[in-house]
Amino acid sequence: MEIDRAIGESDDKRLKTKYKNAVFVIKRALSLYSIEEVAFSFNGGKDSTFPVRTIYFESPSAFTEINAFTYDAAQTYDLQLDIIRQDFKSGLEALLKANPIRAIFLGVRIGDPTAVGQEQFSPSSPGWPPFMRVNPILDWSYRDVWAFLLTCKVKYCSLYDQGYTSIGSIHDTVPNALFSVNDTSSKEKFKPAYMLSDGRLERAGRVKKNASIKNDVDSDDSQKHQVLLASVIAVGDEILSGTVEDHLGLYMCKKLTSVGWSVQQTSVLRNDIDSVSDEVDRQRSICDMVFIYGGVGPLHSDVTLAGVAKAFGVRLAPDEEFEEYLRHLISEQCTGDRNEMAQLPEGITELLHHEKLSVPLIKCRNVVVLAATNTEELQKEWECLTELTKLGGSTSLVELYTSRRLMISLTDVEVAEPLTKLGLEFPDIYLGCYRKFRQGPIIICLKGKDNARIDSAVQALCKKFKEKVQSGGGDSGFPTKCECGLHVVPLLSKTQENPRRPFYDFISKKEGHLFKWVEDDVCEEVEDAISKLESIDREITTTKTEVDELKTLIEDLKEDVARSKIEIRNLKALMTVCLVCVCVVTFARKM
Ligand SMILES: Cc1cc2nc3c(=O)[nH]c(=O)nc-3n(C[C@H](O)[C@H](O)[C@H](O)COP(=O)(O)O)c2cc1C
Ligand SMILES: Nc1ncnc2c1ncn2[C@@H]1O[C@H](COP(=O)(O)OP(=O)(O)OP(=O)(O)O)[C@@H](O)[C@H]1O
Repeated sequence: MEIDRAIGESDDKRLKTKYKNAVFVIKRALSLYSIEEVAFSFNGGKDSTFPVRTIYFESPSAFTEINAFTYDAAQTYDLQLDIIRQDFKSGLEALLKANPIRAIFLGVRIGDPTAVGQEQFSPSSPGWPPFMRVNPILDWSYRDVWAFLLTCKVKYCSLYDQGYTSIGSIHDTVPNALFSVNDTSSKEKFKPAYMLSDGRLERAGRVKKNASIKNDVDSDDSQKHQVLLASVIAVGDEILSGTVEDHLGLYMCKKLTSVGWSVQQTSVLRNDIDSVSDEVDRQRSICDMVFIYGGVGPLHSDVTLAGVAKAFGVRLAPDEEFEEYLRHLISEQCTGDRNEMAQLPEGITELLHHEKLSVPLIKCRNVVVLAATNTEELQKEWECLTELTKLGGSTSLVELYTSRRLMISLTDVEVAEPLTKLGLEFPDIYLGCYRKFRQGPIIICLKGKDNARIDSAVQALCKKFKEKVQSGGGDSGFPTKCECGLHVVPLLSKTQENPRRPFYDFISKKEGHLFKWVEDDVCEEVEDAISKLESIDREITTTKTEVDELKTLIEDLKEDVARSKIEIRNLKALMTVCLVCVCVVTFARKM
């Protein structure tokens, strides 16, 4: 009743709603099960500091403070505490055999790793003894829990005042380093857990795995993959109706190819959950990575995340960490109580943080959801993604492609058979052919991961077609020749719309042949240079990290040497003392 009063007197509207919902779930459970049929699973953690009758699984690796708090709480609230010293499953089996328990209350919250797939009432999992898991605070956030504990003045374990924000076992939990307070005394001090305003940092004191694309592909660094497959999916009715042109797909294909990945498919889908889920489900099983963009946001048509969740068979659940980012970004518009944009596929989402991004990238297993709406934004996301993962750069998991382009001035019929034979001789080399215009030469692109093999294939091709082969055919940067083989020169435009604007063309200005504004070439050259610089930059960063690691190693070794020197000195002193003793004893005996 004290709790009821405290909540009633509080003006925290959000807490009132959360509390009302939790009470509703508890009342509903108590109307379905008698008091003898329910138990409360209490681990001394902040989420289960909610006094009812209790079971506690005491583990040898539990903090003594947690044990002490649990026993104290049981005494204070006069609870019948069943201490179980078995693992959860066997303990529950024994408990249910000996008691008529049919429902167990838990302090599980959405976002806890164990909340995946759970609702407020969830039957125990297959293979577990049968009972109903009742989760009254499933929709509470980290802050809601602390608002409740502080408003209602409920006692909590002392560890939460010593910098622990989430408590596992003694082996995997340390105080949250972000809570360390500078102090002149030698003992490190920490702020209390309730001061953590970012729920996303709750588990910073727990040992956790690092996020990376690498985990989804292979964890063996030493082995570079020959080919990794990617699929690129765009979601947007506007692309399909031709209202909007999709530049992002092209950008992704270029970038993925540039880091050695092979793009298997690009697709454009309607803003429809089932279309997205079907395609993501298909592509994620065929490809190493799937990249999806469009349809991300709070609008009715933004169904991409729901589609991804459906493809993995999970629900969308509020993600506290993501909500925190959105709160910073759109705090005014965000009600705080409900934020549809903060709903992410539960249990499979990893947030990839980068200081250059205002919100982290969303990665659901091998599906990366990109929020970019134009190439500029996409470029930023791509750069961050490659920095954060082993997708590209010097840490790339794949060998990069090398390609060569040749032009052959022959008809398709003349080229067809020899090219087919060449393909059979070089099955490891990709042979692509296209024409820029019907009368022009065929451009042949040879792409592979082994330079020497490409050289051999080019030689074989030159031997087959002799003087009909010319190198070039690239359409990026400053052109020297048109694809018809003739030279082009820079000229100045004399038209009214483009006075004195430089361009490349034939002197004879033939129709249908190469025409390019010089500024476009400059742009392409600069873009090429930027991507080269970026890759150099990435390599420098990696090298710097390696140098730093080596410096630390040297420092450690120096400390070891200093320690060893002291030990040797001590040993020498000890030996001297021993020697003196031996001399004294010998001398004494002789006397
Ligand atoms: C009362 C109770 C009931 C549980 N029921 C289930 C269950 O039905 N299915 C399941 O996979 N795990 C169940 N668990 C195990 C939890 O999901 C989880 O593994 C456990 O709380 C340890 O969490 P931690 O790894 O965060 O410490 C149950 C645990 C408790 C205490
Ligand atoms: N050893 C245990 N004995 C009894 N119940 C447990 C135990 N471990 C977990 N539970 C139940 O599972 C819920 C979720 O556990 P979790 O590990 O997330 O702890 P918590 O209460 O959220 O505390 P914190 O996150 O601060 O460690 C608990 O609230 C409790 O109901």
